[in-house]
Amino acid sequence: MMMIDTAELTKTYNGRGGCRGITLQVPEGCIFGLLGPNGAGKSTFVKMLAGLHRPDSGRATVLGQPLGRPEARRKLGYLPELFRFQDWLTPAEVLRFHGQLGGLRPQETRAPSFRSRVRDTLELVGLSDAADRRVGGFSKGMQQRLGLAAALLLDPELVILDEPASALDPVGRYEIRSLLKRLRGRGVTIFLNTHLLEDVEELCDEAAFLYGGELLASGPLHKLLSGTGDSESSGANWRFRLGGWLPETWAELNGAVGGALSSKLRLVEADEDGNALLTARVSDREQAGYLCSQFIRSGLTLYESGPEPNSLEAWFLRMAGSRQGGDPQ
Ligand SMILES: Nc1ncnc2c1ncn2[C@@H]1O[C@H](COP(=O)(O)OP(=O)(O)OP(=O)(O)O)[C@@H](O)[C@H]1O
Repeated sequence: MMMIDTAELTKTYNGRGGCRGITLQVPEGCIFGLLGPNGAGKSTFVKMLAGLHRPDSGRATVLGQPLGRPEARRKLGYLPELFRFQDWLTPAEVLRFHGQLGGLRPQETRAPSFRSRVRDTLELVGLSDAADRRVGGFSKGMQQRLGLAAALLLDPELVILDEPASALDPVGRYEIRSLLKRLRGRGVTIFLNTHLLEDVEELCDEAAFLYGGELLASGPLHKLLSGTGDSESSGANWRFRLGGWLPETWAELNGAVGGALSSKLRLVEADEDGNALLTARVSDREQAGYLCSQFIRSGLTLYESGPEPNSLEAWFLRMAGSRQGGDPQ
């Protein structure tokens, strides 16, 4: 089953901003990363999924139910981007309150089984030692952990996390990454809106890229990075290490390769010993092979040729650059 399934989902603010025509699917049991620069429309999209914004148009199901249904809401954990807990409460009191917001009756939240669930959840997010302190004295990172605890309290099948690690230090981020992997291991689906590309690279099975309110690409992360996903900026960056390089080689090579392909070639570095590193954005392996044959025909020695190591940051910049009219190289 698709845990999230949207078709042409649109929400603007008096016709401006927001996001438009978003069609994407999130399969069960995966960690899905929503990426895009500031103002891309990510939070607007997430708020529609969580039932906080009503779409202007389009369709969507979450956990197989149309948006906003209480049946789905009960199985959904949500960590909003901006939240603040009442300063005078302890974490256990905050979670009790969230249990009631999640549909439990007050007496149910006083039962020993609920108390032990609260203890387990606080332990899960690393807040056991702070269980009896007032939230008002918490650091931003501790508040974020408590927000995560509130999202996980009622054993959700789907967790939507809007910037869950933005206030955490490196240790905290490592711990939360481990926690998210454990949750996926238990079959929980996680939808992650984050600017932390290394988290996406390490955690996510699938991703989507929003820009200016539109969806530019979505699919399995490895396919997006290799340029074989549903992406406007398809192709792959290829790298060539060459020997026998002379100052005049660059001009000769451009003449030999010719046309559009020569404009995709970049000379990254060349040293006095004749070693050179070139990159090119190629459409497929055959095009990379053609370039190799041209290097050899030009009298160069080909030491190494292959796709550049995948880099989510390079992909992110390329996607944003392609839309800004910049060079998608
Ligand atoms: N309540 C609002 N009223 C008017 N415009 C809004 C509102 N919320 C968001 N917008 C606009 O909609 C666009 C998308 O904003 P949104 O917060 O969804 O983007 P985002 O990708 O989550 O950004 P960020 O990464 O900075 O959090 C922006 O142009 C923003 O100014």
